[in-house]
Amino acid sequence: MQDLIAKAATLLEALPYIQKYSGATFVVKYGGSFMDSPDPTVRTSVARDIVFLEAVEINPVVVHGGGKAISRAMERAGLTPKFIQGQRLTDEATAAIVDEVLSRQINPEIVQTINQLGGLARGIPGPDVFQCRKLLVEDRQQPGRMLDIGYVGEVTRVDTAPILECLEQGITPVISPTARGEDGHIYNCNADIAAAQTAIALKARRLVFMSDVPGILRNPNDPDSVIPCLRVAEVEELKRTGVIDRGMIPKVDSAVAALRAGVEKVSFVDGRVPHAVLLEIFTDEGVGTILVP
Ligand SMILES: Nc1ncnc2c1ncn2[C@@H]1O[C@H](COP(=O)(O)OP(=O)(O)O)[C@@H](O)[C@H]1O
Ligand SMILES: CC(=O)N[C@@H](CCC(=O)OP(=O)(O)O)C(=O)O
Repeated sequence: MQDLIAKAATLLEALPYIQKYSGATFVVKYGGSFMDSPDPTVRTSVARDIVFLEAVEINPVVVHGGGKAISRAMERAGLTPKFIQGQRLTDEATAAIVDEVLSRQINPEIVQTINQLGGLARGIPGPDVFQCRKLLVEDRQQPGRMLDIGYVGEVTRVDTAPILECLEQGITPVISPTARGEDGHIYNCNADIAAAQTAIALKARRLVFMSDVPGILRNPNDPDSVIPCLRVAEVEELKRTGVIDRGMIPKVDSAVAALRAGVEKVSFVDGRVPHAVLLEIFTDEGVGTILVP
């Protein structure tokens, strides 16, 4: 009996959040790193959370990555993955692999998993909603000199119409992080930045980054050093001292941009932890890190 009462208490803890967020749009970034887990229950557990959000009238919008899968496909094709300031050097051959892996492999897999669990999802290839300009990155060795890293784009516009059309029909859009360039070519975009731009364009209430770490760590080698609540003012110092590094840099930068543009809450959770999204959204304690103004 006590167990049953505890279950009711858990449901009741979720109630104010369900009431608060009913009808709201949440953008959930699926990181390529946790999706790569050899344990298939990780992917189903995350998809079940999306189905739960749909069921309580929250509109989830998924933007996914797939960096590790792209690197593997490149290696199979005899290409060596190379990153410059976290952005993949993307020549013509790499751009074709990126498009194939993100929009034709990972995207339909996520859609299928959500649908198999009783949800309603639809894949949207990034170029159908994202426009971009070519991204040039500054050479760290020679400040002021800009480097051409190929077909890498910076999202400049999000066409919200196809996304809103899905949401109006109770369908979860699942979007890949590629974009149409000014020259008509398909460009490769960092998925964190694409997710944040999507949240901004949709005026989403929340943006949740799911990755393969328990949150933002004070010591990147110590999983117990999660920073539960990170202030925007602390970010630059953590980047300068190398605490926030590599893949976490575009996440945190785009999180700050989203918060400044009006997204109420940005969280960083561990996609490997079962139901991390539900725990973050529907419990008083939350899990992982939240970024606050
Ligand atoms: N302070 C930090 N806290 C947590 N992770 C960090 C930190 N600094 C760097 N990282 C790295 O960021 C990675 C997550 O970014 P990324 O590899 O791009 O993941 P995803 O594919 O999920 O977007 C972590 O696996 C970790 O290696
Ligand atoms: C330009 C650029 O670097 N694009 C990324 C796109 C995928 C991505 O961002 O995947 P994660 O979220 O798994 O890191 C890449 O090619 O890896």
